[in-house]
Amino acid sequence: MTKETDSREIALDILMEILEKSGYSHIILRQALNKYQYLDKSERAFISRLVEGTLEYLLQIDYVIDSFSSTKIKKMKPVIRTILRMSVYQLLYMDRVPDSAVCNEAVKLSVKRKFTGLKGFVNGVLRNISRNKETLSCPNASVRYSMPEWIVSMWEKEYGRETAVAMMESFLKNKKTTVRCNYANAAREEILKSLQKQEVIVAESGLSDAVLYLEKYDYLDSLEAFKKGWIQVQDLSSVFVGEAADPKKDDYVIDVCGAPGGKSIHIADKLNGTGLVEVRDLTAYKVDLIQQNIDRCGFKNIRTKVQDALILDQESIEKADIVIADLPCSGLGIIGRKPDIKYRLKPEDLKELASLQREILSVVQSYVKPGGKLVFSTCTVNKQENEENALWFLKEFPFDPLDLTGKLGDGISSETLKQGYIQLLPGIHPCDGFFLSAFVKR
Ligand SMILES: C[S@@+](CC[C@H](N)C(=O)[O-])C[C@H]1O[C@@H](n2cnc3c(N)ncnc32)[C@H](O)[C@@H]1O
Repeated sequence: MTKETDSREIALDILMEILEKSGYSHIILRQALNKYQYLDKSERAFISRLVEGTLEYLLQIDYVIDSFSSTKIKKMKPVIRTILRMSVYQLLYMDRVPDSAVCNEAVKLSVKRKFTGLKGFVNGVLRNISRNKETLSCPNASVRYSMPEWIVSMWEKEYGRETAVAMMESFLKNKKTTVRCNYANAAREEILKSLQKQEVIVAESGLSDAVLYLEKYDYLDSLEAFKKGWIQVQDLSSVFVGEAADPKKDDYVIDVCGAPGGKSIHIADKLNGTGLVEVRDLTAYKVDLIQQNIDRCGFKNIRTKVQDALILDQESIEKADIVIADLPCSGLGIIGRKPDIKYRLKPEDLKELASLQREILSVVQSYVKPGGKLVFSTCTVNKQENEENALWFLKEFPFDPLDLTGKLGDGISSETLKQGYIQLLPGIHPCDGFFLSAFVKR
C-alpha cells in the first residue's frame, strides 16, 4: 500500500465514524490525529482537510454523485458511499491531487475493504464526474453552500438573502486558529516572542488586543505559550462576553454553563488575581475539562462545581456581581468549525433549545445581586434562541438592558448595542456567529 492509500484509509475510517455512526466531527478527528502523531505534518494536514472538506460540502457532493450514479447515494453500501464522497471532494476541491490518482486510490480502497465486485462501479462514477466537472452547476443555494434547505430559508427570512449568502460563504472558508492571551500570566511581547521562536505565523485580530490568529503550527500542545497557559483557544466573538461582563476588582462571578471554561478563564484573567469566578457545568466529566484548563493557566481566583443550572442553588441567591449564562444552543454560528452541526440539527431542536434557555435563565437570574449584571449568550444564529429570548427575559424579570456601546471595541458597531445586545454574523462580522446580551438587575 502506498502512503497516499494509508492517508485516505485513515480519512475513510474517520468519515465512517462521523457519517455512518453519528460521531462528533471535532472529537473523532482530534482523537485520530492524536493516534497518528507519528505521521508527517503534511499527511495529517491532508487527512484533516479531506475529512473537513467532505463534511463541509456533503450535500453538494451527494447531489453530484446522485446525478452520475444509477444507484442513489442512500442505497449504497456505507463504505462505498463514503469512498465516493471523499473522492468527489478531492475531484472538485483539491486541485493538487490529479483526478487519475483520486480514481485509482478509490478503487484500491474499495478492493482493500473487500468490495472488489464494486471497483468498476466506483471507477466509472468517479471518471464520469471527473470528465464532466467543469460543466456542473448547482440548482439552488442549499446545494451550492451545502446547507439544509430549512436553514437557508430561515436565514433568508430572518436576515435577508444577501446576509444569508455571506454567512454560508464564510462557513466554507478556511479558518485560522484563534487564541486569547492570558495577560495575567505573560506580557504580549513575551507571548509573541515565544510563538515566533517556534515559527508559528501570528496575525493580530485588530479588534481585540487579547486575540491572535495562529497558522502553520503542528500541535497546539507542543507550543510553549500553550503549555504555560499564556494562550487559550477562544474565538473573538466569545472574548466579547468577557468585555461585556467587564468585571471589577474583587467581583464574584458565577458561570452557570461553563465547560470547557473559555469565558470564565478570560474573566479570571481580567480580575488579575482578585475576586472569584465559580465555573459550573452539568457533569463531572465536563467540570474536569474546565479544571484541566484552569490547571494549565494556574489561576487561583477560579474554582469549579458540578451543578445543574436548572436546579436552584439557594446559597447563590443574590450573591453574584456577575452571572454568565452562555447557554446550550443549536450552534449554527460555529458551522465553520464543526460542519456536522448543520446536518445533525432538526428545525424542532431550535424550539426545544430556546425553551431550555428560558428555563435556565429563570433560575439563574436570581443569583444576580441588585445592581449586578447577567450576560446571556449563545453561539447560534436565529431569532428564536437569541433576540426573542433576550426580549422575553427583559419582560419577565427585573432587569434593564446594559448599554454595550463601545464595550466591544471600535470595530464592532450595531444599533442594537444600545439596547444591550448584538447578533454577530459570520461573513458580516470577523468572527463566528454569536449572540450576546447583557442586563443589569434593578
Ligand atoms: C455553550 S457551552 C459553554 C461554553 C463555555 N461557556 C466556554 O466558554 O467555554 C454550554 C455548556 O452548557 C452545559 N450544560 C447543558 N445543560 C446544562 C445544565 N442543565 N446545567 C449546567 N450546564 C449545562 C453543557 O455541558 C455545555 O458545556
